[in-house]
Amino acid sequence: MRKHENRDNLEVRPVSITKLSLKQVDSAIEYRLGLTKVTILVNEVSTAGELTVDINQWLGIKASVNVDVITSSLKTALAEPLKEKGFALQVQITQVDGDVVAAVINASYVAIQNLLLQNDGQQLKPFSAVNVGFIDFELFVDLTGQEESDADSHLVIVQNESGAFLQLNFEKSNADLLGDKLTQLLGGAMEGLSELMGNSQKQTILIQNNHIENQKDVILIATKNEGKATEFKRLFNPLGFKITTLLDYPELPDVEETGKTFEENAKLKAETISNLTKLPVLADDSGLMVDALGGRPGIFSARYARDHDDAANNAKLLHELTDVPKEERTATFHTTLVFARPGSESLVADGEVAGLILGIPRGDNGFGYDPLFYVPELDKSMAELTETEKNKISHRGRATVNLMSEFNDWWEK
Ligand SMILES: O=c1nc[nH]c2c1ncn2[C@H]1C[C@H](O)[C@@H](COP(=O)(O)OP(=O)(O)OP(=O)(O)O)O1
Ligand SMILES: [Mg+2]
Repeated sequence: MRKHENRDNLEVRPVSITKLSLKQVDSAIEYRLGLTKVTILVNEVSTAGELTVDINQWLGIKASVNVDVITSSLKTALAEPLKEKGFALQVQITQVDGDVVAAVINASYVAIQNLLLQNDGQQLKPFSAVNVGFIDFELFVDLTGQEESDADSHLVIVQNESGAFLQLNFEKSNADLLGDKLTQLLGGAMEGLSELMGNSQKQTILIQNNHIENQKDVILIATKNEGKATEFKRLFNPLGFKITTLLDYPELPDVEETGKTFEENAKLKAETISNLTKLPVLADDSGLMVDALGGRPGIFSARYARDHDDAANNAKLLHELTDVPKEERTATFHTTLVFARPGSESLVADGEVAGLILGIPRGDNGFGYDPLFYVPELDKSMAELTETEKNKISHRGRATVNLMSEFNDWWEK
């Protein structure tokens, strides 16, 4: 499979939008926004109208779009009476190549979602379009208009996040697209589409949104773990920082923890989210290292028995240590923190706490392995400590102190 050669570059090509009007239509892309039916219709007009706009149009899969005009039209569209009936966003372009059609569709999604975020924060199910085809029996994803004219067959595919196809525009020239060829084409398209939905569009939405302003005293913590979030709030609020987490940004993608160390994983989380949001971002990668298990589960602590299933993970731990005597049940909780911000080298800090793995769980506080982690100096399990007590001695609390000791120098750099 070939991809468009310039797909990694932002290619700017002016596209005239001659007119943006709103009216009821029956076809093109349809989806529901609550009770509202939305249709995006892209069609060709022969003459340029009074409203001409340049779109920073993406031909490559990674690029941005300028959707101001679509957005201002939508503002009218979302006004009450129309909202009841549903509305169509009609974008008329002077040149209907597949790449332009795909770009307009993608831009429309961004525009609509932006507007909703600025209004009531409603989330729209993402959808994306991509232009795919065969040139001399070779599959091309993200065909340009030029490539398209050399193509034996091509089509614009629109898919939503759950995989439903919203549009497959077969034309006469595509009559030969059957069987294997069609399967291959859909496979190629889906790769491009998931990149668009997972990254490019979300990134565009975030960057264009006002709520991602660079606020110096807000720290975004790249975690979806509520237990960690509560601890970080208590740790950072007294220092004058407001804490937000990924739970406040449901539109951000999940970052896969593919690293081999706590540091690699924490960097992945912090730097990916910082690049996307342009905000300072702190990430925590942590885990439990049990000596009798050769340091396991370690970086795999969250997916030891079953992914993010604390009860199953604790049960597996107890099971694996069934015959291990008390004095050999030593363990360490570890946290690596990484603070990332655009344009600087990330700041890294570690923290650890030593303890013993209990034979039966104790206490209801905290999260994860806390009920099984006994802290000898306090003669309590982690889950028997209050939040403040835990933060004083925990791996996370210690890592935070280590981080803050270097934070000011790093921040002023
Ligand atoms: O203070 C703690 N008390 C008890 N258990 C803990 C603690 N700190 C980490 N742990 C456990 C929970 C999870 O099984 C794993 C962390 O995995 P880790 O990938 O860093 O966090 P996560 O996936 O829950 O959230 P996220 O990656 O979104 O920050 O170690
Ligand atoms: Mg994780």
